[in-house]
Amino acid sequence: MARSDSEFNPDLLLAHKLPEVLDVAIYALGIGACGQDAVDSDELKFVYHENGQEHIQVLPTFVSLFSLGSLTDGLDLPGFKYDPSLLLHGQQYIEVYRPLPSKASLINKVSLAGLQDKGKAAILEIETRSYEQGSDELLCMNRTTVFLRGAGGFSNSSKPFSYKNYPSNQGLAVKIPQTQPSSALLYRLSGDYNPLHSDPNVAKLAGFPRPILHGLCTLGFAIKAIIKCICKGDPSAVKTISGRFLATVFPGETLITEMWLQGLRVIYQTKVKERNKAVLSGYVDIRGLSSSL
Ligand SMILES: CCCCCCCCCCCCC/C=C/C(=O)SCCNC(=O)CCNC(=O)[C@H](O)C(C)(C)COP(=O)(O)OP(=O)(O)OC[C@H]1O[C@@H](n2cnc3c(N)ncnc32)[C@H](O)[C@@H]1OP(=O)(O)O
Repeated sequence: MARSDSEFNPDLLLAHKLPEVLDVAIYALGIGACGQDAVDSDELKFVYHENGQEHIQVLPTFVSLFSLGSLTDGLDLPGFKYDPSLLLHGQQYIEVYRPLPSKASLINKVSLAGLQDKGKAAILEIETRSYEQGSDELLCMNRTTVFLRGAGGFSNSSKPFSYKNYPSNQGLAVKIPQTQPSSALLYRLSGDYNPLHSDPNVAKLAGFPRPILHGLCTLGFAIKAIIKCICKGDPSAVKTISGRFLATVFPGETLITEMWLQGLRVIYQTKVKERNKAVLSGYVDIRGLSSSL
């Protein structure tokens, strides 16, 4: 794809509105919680205050929404020009350090964790460290990789530019989680209003036949399946999540997540059933396999 020299599109930029308050129940519905069964005993706790349960429980992938706050500011990075309509979410890495509160005000500290020139694309990695307001204890960390098609080829020497400030090692058939044709329209209410996921014309400009599903929505479906099948429904068992988006998903497609337990690491792969295509792969580190797991 040819490198685009177009300036930023103010309409697209302004479309990236972020709500000040993120809602854990709207998020859970957006990744299909109770989507097949409104009284699913494993999932109701994520969308509703059950009898005897003091608070709604928080899915670990909810913290991926904290990285979106960087998007509006990140689009205006000095020394970096690219076509935002060609941006794709490449990977997501999440570490959860403490139990997630069902209500909190957060402070996010954002930094650049990596930049690589892949010739046809540039890869940018943004790290977001989140703290509860008034606390200096880290709650969670997100490392978001964005794949900027057409923005590579900026290296001066013969060796492609490559910078990373973190170690490189971070990088079973189950019940079928199914997305709905409206999944992206519901998921966007959790704060990612990029029209690539809702507007057929914007999707065509970006090279897709129709709007595509948010990568973090696919990730949410996959990790929810792992929590259900391996963690016996306990979201706090999840310590680390890593995922690479291999191919695009269209809302309404059926996601099948296969998983393999290796010690305390769950290796997983998510496929679109209709096209038999792998769309996401990665691993989840869990805290332990105690009797409650
Ligand atoms: C300035 C910006 C600031 C941003 C601030 C960040 C804030 C947070 C932003 C969060 C993102 C919000 C926007 C969300 C958008 C979406 O959700 S888009 C939907 C989800 N994503 C997808 O659907 C992408 C699916 N994947 C693909 O379509 C393809 O994998 C690809 C990404 C287009 C790459 O395929 P291809 O061009 O064929 O690459 P290859 O030839 O295989 O590999 C080239 C090199 O790139 C490396 N690579 C490949 N895939 C990825 C990947 N997913 N992530 C990271 N790196 C990838 C690959 O290893 C190759 O490298 P080398 O091996 O070194 O050559």
